[in-house]
Amino acid sequence: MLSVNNLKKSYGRLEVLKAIDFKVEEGKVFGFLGRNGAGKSTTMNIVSGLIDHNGGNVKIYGKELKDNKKDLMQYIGYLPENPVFYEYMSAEQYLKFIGNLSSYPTQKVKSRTNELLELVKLTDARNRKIGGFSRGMRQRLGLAVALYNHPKLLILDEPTSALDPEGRLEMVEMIENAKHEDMTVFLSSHILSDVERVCDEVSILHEGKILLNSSLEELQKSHLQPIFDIELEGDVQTAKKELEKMSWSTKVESQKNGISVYVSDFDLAKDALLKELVKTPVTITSYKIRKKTLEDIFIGMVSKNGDL
Ligand SMILES: Nc1ncnc2c1ncn2[C@@H]1O[C@H](COP(=O)(O)OP(=O)(O)OP(=O)(O)O)[C@@H](O)[C@H]1O
Repeated sequence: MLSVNNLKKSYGRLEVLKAIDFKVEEGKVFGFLGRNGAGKSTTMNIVSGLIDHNGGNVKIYGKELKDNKKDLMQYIGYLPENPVFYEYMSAEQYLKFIGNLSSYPTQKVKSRTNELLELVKLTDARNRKIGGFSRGMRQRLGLAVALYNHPKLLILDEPTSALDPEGRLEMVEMIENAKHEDMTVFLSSHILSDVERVCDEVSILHEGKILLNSSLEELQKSHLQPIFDIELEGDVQTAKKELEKMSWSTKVESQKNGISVYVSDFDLAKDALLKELVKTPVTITSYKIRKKTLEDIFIGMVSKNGDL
């Protein structure tokens, strides 16, 4: 649906995107992760046709965006990080204004506006001025604007940041619904628990370069294996050496009173680990399974490649 190849963007001498590549498959939710300033909004502004790039290409449905902007824009709905509205209008007036801009017939404007107010839970606030809206209400209204023309590709820039836990949950549920309505979602976020909940694919952008492109399923298999934290008394180094020989162990870290065992096959390790440990000259005093999260992977990757 969306493919980005060798994309470059600079502001003066600042190289923001240094030849990035990624693909967003139709019907998937794609999470674009990165710290503040990584270049996520810049990428989203380019993909939404709002700003130009300096090199590479962006294709939607196989067509080059910059040569087919008018045609391709009809497929895109965009919720920017800080949506801007006419503050003196009410939510209803604003959505009707959007409908009129799209040259919908009056009856259609009315019904689509009502439908969207309901969807984003603003029906009760429909007559209130946007200027008095909370951050969460503004995000929801922005989502309604992005959805107005039934986009095929919904682009959401940090849709859950700055929302309270309840607002985040509501937004995540709306994103899940968009997926069920056959929309493709391209979202950026640094709230990794939300990404883990809703995304099928993830990409990590760091200092203008892509560090990782993967399906969440693959990531879970390859990187999200739990870690065994075991406290021991006795000869920790011998226990470490013995466990390092096991086919299922990928890394063993030793501490003063214990070890952490990283594994490639959780089920195999769970069965074998304690059996192997009791053969070594140690006494086990505690045994814990620590679940690795997307956040652990993200921090691991960006700190290896940056200045964390
Ligand atoms: N119009 C602009 N002119 C000059 N520099 C810009 C402009 N827009 C963005 N930048 C710079 O480009 C870099 C990337 O910004 P961008 O907003 O794309 O990052 P981001 O990953 O979306 O971060 P955030 O989550 O903080 O929005 C930053 O260093 C930013 O200061």
